Amino acid sequence: MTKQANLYAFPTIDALAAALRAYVISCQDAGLQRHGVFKVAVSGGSLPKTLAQALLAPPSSETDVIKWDKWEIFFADERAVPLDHPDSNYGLLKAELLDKLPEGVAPFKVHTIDPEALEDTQELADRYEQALVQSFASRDSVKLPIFDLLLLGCGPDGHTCSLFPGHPLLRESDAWVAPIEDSPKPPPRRVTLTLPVVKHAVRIAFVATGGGKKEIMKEIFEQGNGLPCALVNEGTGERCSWFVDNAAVEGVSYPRRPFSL
Ligand SMILES: O=C(O)[C@H](O)[C@@H](O)[C@H](O)[C@H](O)COP(=O)(O)O
Repeated sequence: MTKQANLYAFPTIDALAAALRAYVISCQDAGLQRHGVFKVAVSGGSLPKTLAQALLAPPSSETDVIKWDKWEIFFADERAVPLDHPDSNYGLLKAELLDKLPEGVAPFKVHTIDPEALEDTQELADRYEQALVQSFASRDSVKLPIFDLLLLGCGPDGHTCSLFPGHPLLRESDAWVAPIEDSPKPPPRRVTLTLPVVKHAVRIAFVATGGGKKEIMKEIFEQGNGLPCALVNEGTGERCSWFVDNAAVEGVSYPRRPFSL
């Protein structure tokens, strides 16, 4: 039987953040061993805040080290707005995390969307895909980019990235990055990594907290129902880990695992 996604549930966000930090560092160290860099993509929503809590914490040991100069940060999805707009996922990550890094510390590269192409979401997606091509080698030589880690959120309807339930974009099998003009969650115009790219990552971590998530968590883990989050679970098995608080999985019958690396 294929191994299933790991569900790690914590009593508090503090406990979740500590485990998330250890997990991200282990993905970083594996990425550095593999190819000398750490390529990670992050979502918007509540994720940047929890991630910042995890990553800005003081190190607890000599191996608990974030090597920012080796990080290449991408966006799992981004809204078609200027980088300084309140809806920008880059802007959110910057405000929550990047601006709070100690002086002199910075990721090697943060890949934002190209603000010159905001008027045309297809062009915006194509340019972001080109940025991936440049980082992950030529589109002809690699079928799909392999991120070391994707850090994703889960919407109350079961969406992840900007991949929404029942949307035709879920069937995209060629593009690495796709535009969406009719996102049910505002703002409507966005770009997103496609499902094949999400499923191809070395590791995928979802972060979902709060009682508002428990109904959708039940559906994702008990029925699946073709929800985007469930498609990621089913397509990635044990490469996929969920970091949740107890409130988000109250009443969900799916085995929790004690967190370990
Ligand atoms: O830009 C976005 O809209 C996000 O990337 C989106 O996919 C988000 O991660 C989920 O909607 C969960 O958001 P919450 O964590 O705020 O529930």
